[in-house]
Amino acid sequence: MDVVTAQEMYEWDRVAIKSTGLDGRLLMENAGRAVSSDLEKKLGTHQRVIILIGAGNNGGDGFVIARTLLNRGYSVEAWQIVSDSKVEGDARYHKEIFIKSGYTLYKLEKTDDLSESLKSADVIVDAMLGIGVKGRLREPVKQVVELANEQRAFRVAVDLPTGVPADEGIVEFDAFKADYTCIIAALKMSALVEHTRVYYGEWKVCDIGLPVKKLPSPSRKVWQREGGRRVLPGRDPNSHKGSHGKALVVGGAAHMPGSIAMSAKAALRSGAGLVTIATPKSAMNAVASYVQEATFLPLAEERGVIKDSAGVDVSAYDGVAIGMGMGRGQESNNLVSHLISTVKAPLLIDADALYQLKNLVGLLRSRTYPTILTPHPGEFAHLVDQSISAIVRSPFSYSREFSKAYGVYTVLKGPATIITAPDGSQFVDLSGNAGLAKGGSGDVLSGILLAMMLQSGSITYALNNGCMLHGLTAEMLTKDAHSMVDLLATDLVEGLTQTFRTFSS
Ligand SMILES: NC(=O)C1=CN([C@@H]2O[C@H](COP(=O)(O)OP(=O)(O)OC[C@H]3O[C@@H](n4cnc5c(N)ncnc54)[C@H](O)[C@@H]3O)[C@@H](O)[C@H]2O)[C@@H](O)CC1
Ligand SMILES: Nc1ncnc2c1ncn2[C@@H]1O[C@H](COP(=O)(O)OP(=O)(O)O)[C@@H](O)[C@H]1O
Ligand SMILES: [K+]
Repeated sequence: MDVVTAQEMYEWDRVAIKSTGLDGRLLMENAGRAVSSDLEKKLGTHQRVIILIGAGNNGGDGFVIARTLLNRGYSVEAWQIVSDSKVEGDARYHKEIFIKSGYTLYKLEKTDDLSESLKSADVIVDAMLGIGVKGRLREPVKQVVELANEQRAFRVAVDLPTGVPADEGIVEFDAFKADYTCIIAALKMSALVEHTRVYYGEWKVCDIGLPVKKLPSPSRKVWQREGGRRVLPGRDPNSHKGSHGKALVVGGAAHMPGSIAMSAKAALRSGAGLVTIATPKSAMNAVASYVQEATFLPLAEERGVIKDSAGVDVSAYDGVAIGMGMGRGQESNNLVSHLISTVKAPLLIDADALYQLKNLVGLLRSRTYPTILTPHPGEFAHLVDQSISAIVRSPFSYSREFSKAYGVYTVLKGPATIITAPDGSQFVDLSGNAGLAKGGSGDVLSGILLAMMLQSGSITYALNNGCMLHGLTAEMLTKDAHSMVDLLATDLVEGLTQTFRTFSS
């Protein structure tokens, strides 16, 4: 499933029409019909539906939806909220078909009349503005949106809720608050961005018959479960522990043994053949009691945290993860710099090592093996010297820019986790829920990602699937055994058993 900006969507439209001769009016008919069929699944036959129709092509979709639902016997009032002169082009064509089909078109003259009608509506369909919105809403749209938002009716948006920008980064807007959005042809970026996604409610993408082979790729997709399952690494019957990779996890401190222990165990549960834990000696006992299957590489320490460990030998491993529970002292900075320069295998940098990375970032370009960064927005903001809110508003562009500039994979975590490859291509993983919003979930994720990389030929697939397995485990556990309140990171580690049993079979 592609994720597009407004500009990319207009380009798709242009290419579709130019390359195949498809008529824009036919696409509008397809869009209106697809939305109508989807909407029918939610509509009772006696429910009163009000469709609010604007000036542009989104309004054109509204005319098709109104006609289609009326043809199918539903109780529908179609309201054109702008003056007649504003309805032009394809929208006007469909307006004429609507009227010639014998249906009544209500026009917004007095707001009170619309207000009365809205009060008795069960469903309000917003076909006022789509991807063409520019700036804050102007009248009369603004007032109609306010009125619609006050009603108790179920609110459905066509393509995107009126007023919400299709792209990331825009924070000043007023918008229709949808319970459900039927998105046309391709997922718009704002449906995945924190400050805009709430306006969409639940959503679904409706196919309108665009010629998929001809459309330029935005190199930005949602990672789908079925596709993920197909590229999940299997277990060869003749394999031995060495075939599944030797992992090294580096981190931990006497006062923070949990993080590294959970990463290591998550890596083992996710199929790593051998896991070695490099941690200060004083943390070893606590870590070993949780992960009996791991071996240890004791690190020199001072007062429970890593001391000078720049000589540590990392040549024997197929993948390394560093940072979990490591602490932020200068000595660990030396260790991060040492690993960036010497690990000749995929290197995953998380948590405290990300903090250390800020003054080492220039070293990343010299790596010839894959480097993977797994920041949450706070860690990423620190790394790129931006505010957290700037990152959260524009996660796609910040992570694309960073990955391309430094030649790294960036896994920017959140409810929609964005995985960016060094060439800038992006996948979004939508699995998981707020049960994961608790300390330790990220440590488990690092372990899973490390193990997946050892077993997969493609770093991108490994990261996408690792994020998905992590999120699916939270979903599965909060369905059957836990609540989102009580779920712990250690539950995730154990829950991986069930995820692998059901998902990878
Ligand atoms: N392949 C496609 O992309 C298709 C797109 N279709 C629809 O077409 C829509 C895009 O159509 P348009 O480009 O006409 O854009 P819109 O329908 O979003 O509307 C643009 C109109 O809104 C007005 N407007 C913009 N900002 C405003 C503001 N802040 N306050 C008040 N009015 C404002 C403009 O003056 C213009 O008249 C999509 O969202 C989708 O619903 C469908 O018809 C089918 C095909
Ligand atoms: N509300 C949420 N919905 C879905 N996933 C979430 C949510 N909150 C957190 N997560 C996921 O949980 C993990 C948290 O990682 P992180 O913030 O690094 O935690 P920690 O460092 O405490 O272990 C990430 O994978 C993130 O995507
Ligand atoms: K809309």
